Amino acid sequence: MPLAACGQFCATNILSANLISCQTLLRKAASGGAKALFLPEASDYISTSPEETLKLCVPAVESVFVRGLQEEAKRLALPVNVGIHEPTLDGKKDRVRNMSIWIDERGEIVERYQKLHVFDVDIEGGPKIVESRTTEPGSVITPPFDTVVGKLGMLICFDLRFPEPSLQLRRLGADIISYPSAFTIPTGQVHFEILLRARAIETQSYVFAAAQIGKHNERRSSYGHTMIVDPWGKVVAECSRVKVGDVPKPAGDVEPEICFAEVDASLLERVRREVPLKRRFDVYPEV
Ligand SMILES: O=C(O)CNC(=O)[C@H](CS)NC(=O)CCC(=O)C(=O)O
Repeated sequence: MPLAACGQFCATNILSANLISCQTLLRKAASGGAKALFLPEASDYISTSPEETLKLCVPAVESVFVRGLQEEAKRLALPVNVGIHEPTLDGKKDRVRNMSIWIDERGEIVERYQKLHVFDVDIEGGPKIVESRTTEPGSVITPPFDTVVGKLGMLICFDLRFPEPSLQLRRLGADIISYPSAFTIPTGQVHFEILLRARAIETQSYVFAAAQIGKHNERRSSYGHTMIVDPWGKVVAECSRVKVGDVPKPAGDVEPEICFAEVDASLLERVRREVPLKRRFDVYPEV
């Protein structure tokens, strides 16, 4: 059974420092025997303002972060799924693409997914975040593809709240769905685990959610609670989280963390055989 790893850390607006945290996680994953590593959303940087989000965004080939990660993946022959920012394809510099990419064991970027749902919220006593100011929503689902740990479908963070794309990925053959994330603390504390387990149970698939944790800057903190959920809905691996009443640690005090789980093809087969989910598209619309 292949072993997979999910990493957790606290990104800031310093790409080279974020790279060092991720390189540490790659080495920990490889030395722990993982065949692939999953890293959080926006691992390249978390900015302090919308202007800075645009300013820090460069093509992957020019990104200190992405290139450094590709080199380390190649050196360790360890495939990596990671969330990054990329410029839009229209060449305008007014918005970015929030991406999840797959770097293979040769260090090549071979798959890409652009986040479909942008996070525009205004929560009482909590954050007001308008992702659409800086981020162009994607318009396609990337079909699941073969990896050393199983057939992988990619979504990102807030996409987790929408069951439709995960069901579509399952229908297209996914065995694993990954949600690189940077959930806010108030929403994460109440929603993150439930949503991840629901997606795993209803798709009867593994769910990998590598998440950011801690205080990125004065305006932004993340909940953490990186986890791997099996197709029965059980949390089989997890990292730390910001509990109710906790003060999030500043980035400099957050130790990168990692968790591991085996991907059991026989469990996928058994859950799907024992509990067949025959849909009633004669009664409700097919999604
Ligand atoms: O800002 C960046 O650079 C990267 N993007 C993110 O961190 C995004 C948009 S702000 N965060 C989420 O989607 C959190 C979702 C969430 O917390 C929820 O659904 O409750």
